[in-house]
Amino acid sequence: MAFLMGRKTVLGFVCGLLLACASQPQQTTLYQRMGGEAGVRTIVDNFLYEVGDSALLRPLFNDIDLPRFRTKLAEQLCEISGGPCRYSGDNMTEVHAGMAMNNRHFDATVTALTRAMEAAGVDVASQNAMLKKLAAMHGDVMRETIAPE
Ligand code: HEM
Repeated sequence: MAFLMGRKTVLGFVCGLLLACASQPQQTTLYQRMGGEAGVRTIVDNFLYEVGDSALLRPLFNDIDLPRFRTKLAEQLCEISGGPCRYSGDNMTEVHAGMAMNNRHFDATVTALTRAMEAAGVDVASQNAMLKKLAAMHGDVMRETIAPE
């Protein structure tokens, strides 16, 4: 009898464990939480609208190759958020080398991306996770800029 009770207890425990596991939310990547491919595309487009609205940022983006920028930024956001893409663009220091920008431009760019994520419906925790990754790129992006104050 004690033996049977023991088996029942073990069985009950295993079932409980399985149910608990089944009710846990699935692990999702940041990329998925940003809406995957379509979400990232929307974020990039929203970002460009933000740039267009910014007197500080707009002049720097006036003469860029827009289709290329959209593709490369989308690849990069996808890769750093754990998505299936590989960034095929240029090195961050080389891309931004010689650009007349300082920390105000960097902050405005990060703010523009935050607003772009907000408008795309990305939750605040995921926005913050993404901002952490962008902030970590500050050194590479700003290394060889002209940085007039
Ligand atoms: C974390 C911050 C930043 C990230 C992740 C980022 C990312 C990128 C990427 C992926 C590209 C495309 C590279 C390629 O074409 O191969 C690019 C280009 C560019 N970025 Fe940034 N960028 C950042 C900050 C900034 C800032 C602060 C500015 C100026 C306000 C800026 C202005 C530009 C411009 C004008 C281009 C186009 C360059 C060209 O086509 O000649 N970026 N950036």
